[in-house]
Amino acid sequence: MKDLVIDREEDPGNKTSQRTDVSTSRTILNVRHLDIGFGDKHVIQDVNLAMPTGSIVSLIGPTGSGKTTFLRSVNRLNDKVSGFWTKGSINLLDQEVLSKEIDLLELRRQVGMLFQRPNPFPMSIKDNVLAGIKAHKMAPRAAYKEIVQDALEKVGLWKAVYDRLDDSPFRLSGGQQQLLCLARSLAVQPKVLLLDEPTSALDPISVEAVENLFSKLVPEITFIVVTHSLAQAKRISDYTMFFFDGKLMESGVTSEIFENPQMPETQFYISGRIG
Ligand SMILES: Nc1ncnc2c1ncn2[C@@H]1O[C@H](COP(=O)(O)OP(=O)(O)OP(=O)(O)O)[C@@H](O)[C@H]1O
Repeated sequence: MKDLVIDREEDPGNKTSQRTDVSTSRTILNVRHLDIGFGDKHVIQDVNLAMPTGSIVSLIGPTGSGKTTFLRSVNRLNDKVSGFWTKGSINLLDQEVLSKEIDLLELRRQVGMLFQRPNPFPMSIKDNVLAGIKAHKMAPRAAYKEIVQDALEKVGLWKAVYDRLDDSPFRLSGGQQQLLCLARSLAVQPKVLLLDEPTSALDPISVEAVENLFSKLVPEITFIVVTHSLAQAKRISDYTMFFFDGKLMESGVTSEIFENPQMPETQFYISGRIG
């Protein structure tokens, strides 16, 4: 099998293994020597990775290994957390995310985020979908109706809500609320969606609906998904990155990570012995 090493030259001790193939595909996210901490706590250590455009990438690893901290750094959601500091580089869509000059509003339009628990805004279903469009002044009022329908159709929610667009979203089921949040993210045409355990609060049917949607939206959107479900990582992702104790321990094509893990920590984790 072709060796897909991108980083071993930077890790002569070979304590980690990165096999994500970036030689044949365009990279959307390039992270170099990333360190993150909160005060004295060093949470992410020297992470180097590259993610190919138009793929689904799962971030897996034991609790506390730094997956969420890493994910939130990609659209600068940690900025306001007390004691937060960072070093290194996160290059996304050819811009330096960690630069002081970056336009955070625009960054967050390009890089949407979906959380574990659906978080509809306290406004109507319709206004939820339009929230980003209005904030970014992306379309004239005359286009709103079409945008709402389009986004809700994309996530398969239109038929369920077309006659109650002015109602509160909080009467929708949990799965429907998550789909609504996805529709809100999609309306502003993001290039990347960051997903932090997006289906862990959903029933199996909703999980399937959301996962199917990810597959449909790729390759226009690149998905970076933190998941505790190894079955989900296997099912949906092209690439898998294994975090352990703040380090990116191993990464590569999903089938290779699961079938032929190189690092003992990865072997332990995927066989259910750490976690
Ligand atoms: N605001 C904070 N202040 C101090 N430490 C923090 C803060 N946020 C996270 N941490 C610490 O950073 C480490 C990584 O946490 P993080 O939530 O990124 O891990 P995770 O892999 O996503 O875990 P889980 O799978 O449980 O969600 C943990 O030790 C956590 O306690």
